Amino acid sequence: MTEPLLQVRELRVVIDGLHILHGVDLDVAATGVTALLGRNGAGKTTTVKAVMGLVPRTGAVTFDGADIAGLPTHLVVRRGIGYAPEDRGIFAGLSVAENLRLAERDGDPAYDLVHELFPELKQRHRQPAGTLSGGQQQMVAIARTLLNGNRLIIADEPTKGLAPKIVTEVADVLARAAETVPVLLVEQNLALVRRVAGHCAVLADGRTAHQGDARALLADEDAARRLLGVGSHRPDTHGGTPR
Ligand SMILES: Nc1ncnc2c1ncn2[C@@H]1O[C@H](COP(=O)(O)OP(=O)(O)OP(=O)(O)O)[C@@H](O)[C@H]1O
Repeated sequence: MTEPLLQVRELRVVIDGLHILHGVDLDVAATGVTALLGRNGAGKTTTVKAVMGLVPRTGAVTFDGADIAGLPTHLVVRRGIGYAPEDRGIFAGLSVAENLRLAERDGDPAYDLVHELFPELKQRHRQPAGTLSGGQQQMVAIARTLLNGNRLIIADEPTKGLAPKIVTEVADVLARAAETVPVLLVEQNLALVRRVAGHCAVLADGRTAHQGDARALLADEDAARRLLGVGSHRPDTHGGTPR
């Protein structure tokens, strides 16, 4: 990997006396999709929340060469990191256009980019977001992070709870977004990871267990089983305990 855009070293998180992260290292590539993998409870969501300053953390976090480890969330956001959380955070009763408008952060939102990547959102701008498919809702969640000139998008399990056909739609959404802005993707759907990710990091018990090329890892049956708890040959295999 050339110089990573986001570099995390020895990240530790303690919440209510519980040690949740014990030393996470993570390099996020400056282009394309980097996947953050690991079984249920490995610490993936906590890692991205720690990067965003949403939980107390120690360790080093460098974004585009600048130290952001001590910054409060609003300043991390202002540096240009957009976060699409696990539940998508869509306002179901508001239209697509209203959901996007609420995400505008400055005077020059990038609607041209959003509509170029996701023309469907323009066509459906009046539709209540709650009536969209899971894949279209994910499109709205990602579009919101693209509106504000972000330099990195973090998407936390965008395919969670979605049907296999919709997972394919989401893969397409992520691939399209990553052509413009690098993406850190927390994901358990290994078929999706194989399709879109370049670099990957695997967490186990709050630590980094592996970093490297995502496809090489998934092609290595023994390593995939050891690190992710699954064989990787089945196209729709999920890493981690089945939900
Ligand atoms: N606020 C909290 N208080 C107590 N324990 C927590 C808290 N947040 C996370 N944990 C615990 O820390 C561990 C890591 O959780 P985290 O959500 O980061 O894992 P994950 O890899 O994202 O898992 P999943 O794939 O299930 O979303 C889990 O055992 C979880 O129960």
